[in-house]
Amino acid sequence: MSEQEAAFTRQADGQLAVDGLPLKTLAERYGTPLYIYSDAALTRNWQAFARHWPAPHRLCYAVKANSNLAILQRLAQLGAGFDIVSGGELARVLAAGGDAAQVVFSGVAKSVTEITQALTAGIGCFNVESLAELDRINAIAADLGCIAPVSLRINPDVDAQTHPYIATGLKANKFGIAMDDAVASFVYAASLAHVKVVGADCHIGSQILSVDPFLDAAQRMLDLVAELARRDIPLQHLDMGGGMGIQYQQEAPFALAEYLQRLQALVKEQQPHLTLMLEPGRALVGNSGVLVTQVEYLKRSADKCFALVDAGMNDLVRPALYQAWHDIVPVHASTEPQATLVDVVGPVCETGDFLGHARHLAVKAGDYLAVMNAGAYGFTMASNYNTRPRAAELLVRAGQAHVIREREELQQLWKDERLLP
Ligand SMILES: Cc1ncc(COP(=O)(O)O)c(C=O)c1O
Ligand SMILES: N[C@@H](CCCC[NH3+])C(=O)O
Repeated sequence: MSEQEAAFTRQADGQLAVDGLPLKTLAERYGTPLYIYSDAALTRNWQAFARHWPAPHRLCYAVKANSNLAILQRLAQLGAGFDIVSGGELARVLAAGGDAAQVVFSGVAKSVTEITQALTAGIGCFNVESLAELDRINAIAADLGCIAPVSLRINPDVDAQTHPYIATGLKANKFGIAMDDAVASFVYAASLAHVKVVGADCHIGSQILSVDPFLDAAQRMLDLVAELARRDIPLQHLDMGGGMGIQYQQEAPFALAEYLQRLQALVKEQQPHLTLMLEPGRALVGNSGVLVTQVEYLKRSADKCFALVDAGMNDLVRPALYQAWHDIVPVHASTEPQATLVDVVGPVCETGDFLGHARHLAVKAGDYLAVMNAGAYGFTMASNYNTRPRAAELLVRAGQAHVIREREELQQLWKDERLLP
C-alpha cells in the first residue's frame, strides 16, 4: 500500500540489502533461487492494518499468500487470525502455533475429511460457499454431536476491475452464493439444528486498486444484514475478505487507512453491533519478499537479448499465469556499463517461462537479480515442474538471516514414487 516503506534498499556501495544484509552475500551463502523475506516489512504491513483496526474487529491472514510456518508464526505472534482454504492450511496454522478459534475456513469444495478435521480442531467459523456444503457441514456436526459456527459467503456481484483470473465477486464466478439467493439461504441455514449462523462474508477479488468496489460490496452486504435482522436472523460479524492491492509497477493503490476507516464508519452508522473481519493476504506479505536468481547465460541475437536465469515459472508463476509484472533489479552494481533490453527467462521448457520481458538491465552471466514483491503467491504457487527442487526460503529478522525452509533435495522429489516390481 502507499504508506508501506520499502524493506529492500540500495546501500551507498550499490548493494541491495535487507536490514543491512547484502542480498548478494545471502545468495552466495544459501544459493539461488532463493526467497528472502523481511520481518520488519511484515511487521510494518501488519501494523498498517492494526493501527486502524481496533478490537473487536479482526484480521484473518489469508494463508494461501505465503504459508511458510515461520511467517504464520510471526503473524500469530502479532495477533493474526487465519483464513484457510484446506485441511493442509489448517494443519500448518496449528503447527505454527495459531489458535484454531481464530481460523475461518473458506473454499468452494471442502471435503468430508476437511470439515471433520476443522470441527474437531474447533475452528472459529466456516465460510460456506453453497447450500450443498451447508448440508454437509450440518450432517457432520450432527455426527460429531456439535454445532458448527457458519458464515455464508455471498457474491455481491461487483466488478473489482482486476485480472479476470483473480476476480471472484462476479455472478459468473464459481465462488459464493448469489445475492439473489442470499436471504433464502440464510433462512435455510437458520433452520438447521447443527449449525449456528454467526456471520456473512464476501471476497470480491485480489489485487484491487480502488476502494470503491470494496465499499460498494460492503453496502450491499450491509443491506443484506439489515434484511436478515428484520427476519430475526441477527449476525455477529461481517467478513469483507481480502483483495487489497499493492504496488508492483506504476499502480497507485488506495490508502489502506482510508478503506479501513470508511468501512468502520459505514458499519458504525448502519449496524453498530457488527464485528468486522478482513482476510488480507498480499497486502501483508507481498512487498516483504523477493526472489533472488542468478544469471546463467546471456544469449544475444541480432534483435534480442535473453538473460537465462536459474529461477523459472516453477519458482514464481505469476508472470506466466497472469502476465504479472514484477520489477527485476540487479542485486549489486553491475560492472557492465551498458543497459540493454533483456528478456529475463527461466530454464523451464515452456515458451511462457519468463520473469520479465524487455527489461532495461546492465547484466552479465553470474550476476544476481532480485525479482521484487514476490512475498505473496510466490513460493506457495511453486511446483516441481521439470523435476526442479523448490527454492530455499530465508527470513531476515533484526539483521539476522534464518533459514525458514531448506532448499529441496532431488531425492525428496521422488521419494514417494515406486518402481514396478
Ligand atoms: C476468500 C479469500 N480471502 C482472502 C484472500 C486473499 O486475497 P489477497 O491476497 O488478495 O488479499 C483470497 C484470495 O484472493 C480469498 O479467496
Ligand atoms: N494467486 C493470485 C491471487 C489469487 C488469490 C486467490 N484467491 C496472484 O498471484 O495474484
